[in-house]
Amino acid sequence: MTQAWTVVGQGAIGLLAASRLHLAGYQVQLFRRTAGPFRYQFEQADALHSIQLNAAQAPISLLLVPVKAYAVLSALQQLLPLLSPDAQIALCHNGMGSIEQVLPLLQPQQGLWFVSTSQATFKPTAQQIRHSGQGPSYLACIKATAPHYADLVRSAMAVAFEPLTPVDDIQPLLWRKLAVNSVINPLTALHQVPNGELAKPEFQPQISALLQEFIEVATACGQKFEFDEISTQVQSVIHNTAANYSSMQQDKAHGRPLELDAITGYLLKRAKAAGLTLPTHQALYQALHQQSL
Ligand SMILES: NC(=O)C1=CN([C@@H]2O[C@H](COP(=O)(O)OP(=O)(O)OC[C@H]3O[C@@H](n4cnc5c(N)ncnc54)[C@H](OP(=O)(O)O)[C@@H]3O)[C@@H](O)[C@H]2O)C=CC1
Ligand SMILES: CC(C)(CO)C(=O)C(=O)O
Repeated sequence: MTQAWTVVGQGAIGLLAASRLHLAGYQVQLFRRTAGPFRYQFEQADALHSIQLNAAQAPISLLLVPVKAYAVLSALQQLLPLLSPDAQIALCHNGMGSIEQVLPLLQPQQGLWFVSTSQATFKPTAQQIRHSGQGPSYLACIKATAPHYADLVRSAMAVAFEPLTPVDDIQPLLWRKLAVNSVINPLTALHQVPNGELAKPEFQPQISALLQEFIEVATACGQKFEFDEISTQVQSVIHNTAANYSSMQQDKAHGRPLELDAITGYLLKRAKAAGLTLPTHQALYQALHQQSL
């Protein structure tokens, strides 16, 4: 445990991971937009911890990038000159498309990993982070390098995102999460409602159409889903998170950029490449774009 983990930003998921690593004895540093150490309170399972993490110093050999999908590429471009030639980089975000953007930027000995998480975490204030709901996380190696690094990354990510399951292929899990996010996030953002509102009868035809179109494009991309099974999963997330506001609803309410291009936009892009049209996703994408003009 001599090498430090560098975590990008001071966001909810990044500080959850950084705090858990720090409390487990790992060296952790933050790559933030502002210089100097960062002090904050971390609340988990009714325990409150005061934590201070130092600013990142190069060379960086273990990097976690838990930023919004639209911020991954620019963060990586800033960090590339600071990375060691055999650095291990773990991406963690909702939506898809970043792996294809990042892979060509890496040196031969640099490794790439992806963490898909359903942990729920939020920041009541800028200096407070609260773990608010347990959910599964999955880790996959996208570009492998030296085996000793694989052990380092797997054991650290198991601490940071516990409970975490290592998987060989992250794609089916990312597509499955995309199905959920491409229904709940844009609809709740457009209508500015909590997730549970989508259980109302008036949303059901649109949800069914979104899922049918999702299955068409997923199938064209080699990912098989049954309508009844994926529909049951989406309805159970709506039910289980009924009182929550989705991340896209909250981003819209606060005037922040949306992860729309990595969710609905990604589906539209893959559909276009496969010669398909997705009229229901397209209409939702346009409606959200128009609202933010
Ligand atoms: N929060 C949650 O409970 C969950 C979130 N997710 C997903 O995880 C990802 C991260 O979410 P979350 O933690 O909520 O996001 P946040 O936006 O809260 O955190 C991202 C942080 O990274 C910072 N950042 C981005 N780019 C840079 C950069 N180039 N240099 C320095 N700092 C940078 C941001 O700073 P700034 O604000 O200044 O841009 C912000 O502090 C998203 O894809 C989200 O959908 C998944 C499951 C649950
Ligand atoms: C599962 C869901 C929709 C929960 O709100 C989510 O992942 C999000 O808000 O981004």
